Amino acid sequence: MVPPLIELTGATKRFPSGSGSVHTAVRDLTMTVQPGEFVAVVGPTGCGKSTTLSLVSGLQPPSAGRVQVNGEDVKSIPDGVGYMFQTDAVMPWRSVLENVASGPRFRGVPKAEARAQAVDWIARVGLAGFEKYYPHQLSGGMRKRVALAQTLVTKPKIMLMDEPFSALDVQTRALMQDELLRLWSGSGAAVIFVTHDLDEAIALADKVVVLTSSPATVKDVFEIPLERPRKVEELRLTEEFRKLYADIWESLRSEVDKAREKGASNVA
Ligand SMILES: Nc1ncnc2c1ncn2[C@@H]1O[C@H](COP(=O)(O)OP(=O)(O)OP(=O)(O)O)[C@@H](O)[C@H]1O
Repeated sequence: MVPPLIELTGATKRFPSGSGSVHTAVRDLTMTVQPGEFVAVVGPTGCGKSTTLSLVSGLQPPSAGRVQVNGEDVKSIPDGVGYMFQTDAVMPWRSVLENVASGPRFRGVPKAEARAQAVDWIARVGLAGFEKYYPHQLSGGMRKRVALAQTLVTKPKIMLMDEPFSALDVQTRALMQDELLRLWSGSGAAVIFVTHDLDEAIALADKVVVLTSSPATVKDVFEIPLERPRKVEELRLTEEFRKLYADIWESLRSEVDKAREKGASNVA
């Protein structure tokens, strides 16, 4: 069996809270991601999804347990990791071309080569002709395409995606989900994709990890045996999809209810 590319074993993350006490954001979390696997992580609001990603990215060290990438403990940002967040990491003062070329440039690729790679990826995400545009001249969906090109141009082995499409309207979002699947399918990259949206998780992933309400730990892991290539909007209408949705929602719903109850008692 292929060893996992990413492995969290009993990972726990505690933060000092304002009152001098300690807040546990992630508790005893164990999960694996294989090379090239697309894993979606769902859980109630505020349960610890982003914190889980920050453990894998090396932005936060675990307070207990183990986080490994490529069989080694994560001590700093591992090589070959690309990120995409809800808010764009697109630099407003740089053109599309400069934005996409900046990753390779930062990694020491000579200027002409970095620009050639950027031109290639700008075309692959469907933005050929927009190289000289600035982010404010683009729609939200186009900016997401720039962000995708920015991430993919560095040929990451791991893509960490934190609700990257949640700010988009429904139609643009479906388009971007298809685009992501198309581009990912040739990349061989492993993906951890955090989302609130169970539809999105099932449509994209090989495996959906359901986290508990705060502090997050793994409640269930569901395999998604839907064929690829997938067209997300057509897929959603299939019986197989609805059945998976019903099963996973059954697991997620009680955690969402618990989170709501806790939220209500915090407000009360
Ligand atoms: N750097 C930090 N310092 C202190 N507390 C933090 C820090 N980062 C996260 N937390 C706390 O950890 C908990 C989990 O936060 P996290 O952002 O991981 O949840 P989430 O599931 O991604 O949230 P959402 O669903 O709103 O995106 C929250 O209570 C949050 O306030």
